[in-house]
Amino acid sequence: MKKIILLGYMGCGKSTIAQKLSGMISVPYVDLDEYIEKKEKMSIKQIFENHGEIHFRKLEHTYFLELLNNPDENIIGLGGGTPCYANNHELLIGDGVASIYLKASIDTLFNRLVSNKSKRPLIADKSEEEMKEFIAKHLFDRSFYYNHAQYKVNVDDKSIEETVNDILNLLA
Ligand SMILES: Nc1ncnc2c1ncn2[C@@H]1O[C@H](COP(=O)(O)OP(=O)(O)O)[C@@H](O)[C@H]1O
Ligand SMILES: O=C(O)C1=C[C@@H](OP(=O)(O)O)[C@@H](O)[C@H](O)C1
Ligand SMILES: [Mg+2]
Repeated sequence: MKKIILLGYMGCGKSTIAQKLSGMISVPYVDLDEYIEKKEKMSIKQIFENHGEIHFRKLEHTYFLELLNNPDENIIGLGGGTPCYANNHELLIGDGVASIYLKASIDTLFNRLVSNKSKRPLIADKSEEEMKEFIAKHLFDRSFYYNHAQYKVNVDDKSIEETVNDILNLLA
């Protein structure tokens, strides 16, 4: 498999799992957010603040295509919104691509994001109460796109190792 793509809502574990899976199967990983930050020499937060979300979505699409068109074998951890803009969901299916939706409940996402929101512009300024409501609505809107993935792995109550094992089993 040339490209293993991990997708799902903010906090589902895309970046963490991509890195761990990479170590397990000795396939390099690229985190799309980190790739954008390196290419643009700016943090995601700065891109949102200085240029706005629409500009970020354009960059996200351009760099996602760039990674897909690179012939190397790798694991790509997307940003939470990547499949939901610019018809990126259509790129989740194709020759040499395995796309995996890391599916998490609202409670799991909330618990992981509550202490981890400062680098995520969409939730950085929200109170705990606002966040729960936001995640619930936003996840509902985005699920349509996430469900275009070829595979789905439930991550609730699983350790990083358990999720990686589930991925290895479905790719075997
Ligand atoms: N079982 C787990 N699997 C993945 N991430 C976990 C798990 N338990 C806690 N986390 C934490 O959840 C947070 C969000 O993970 P991250 O990989 O940044 O998600 P994403 O890239 O999908 O937004 C991280 O701080 C990570 O350490
Ligand atoms: O869900 C989103 O729209 C976003 C998710 C973030 O990535 P993570 O899902 O890795 O937090 C990052 O791309 C940006 O803050 C926007
Ligand atoms: Mg991430």
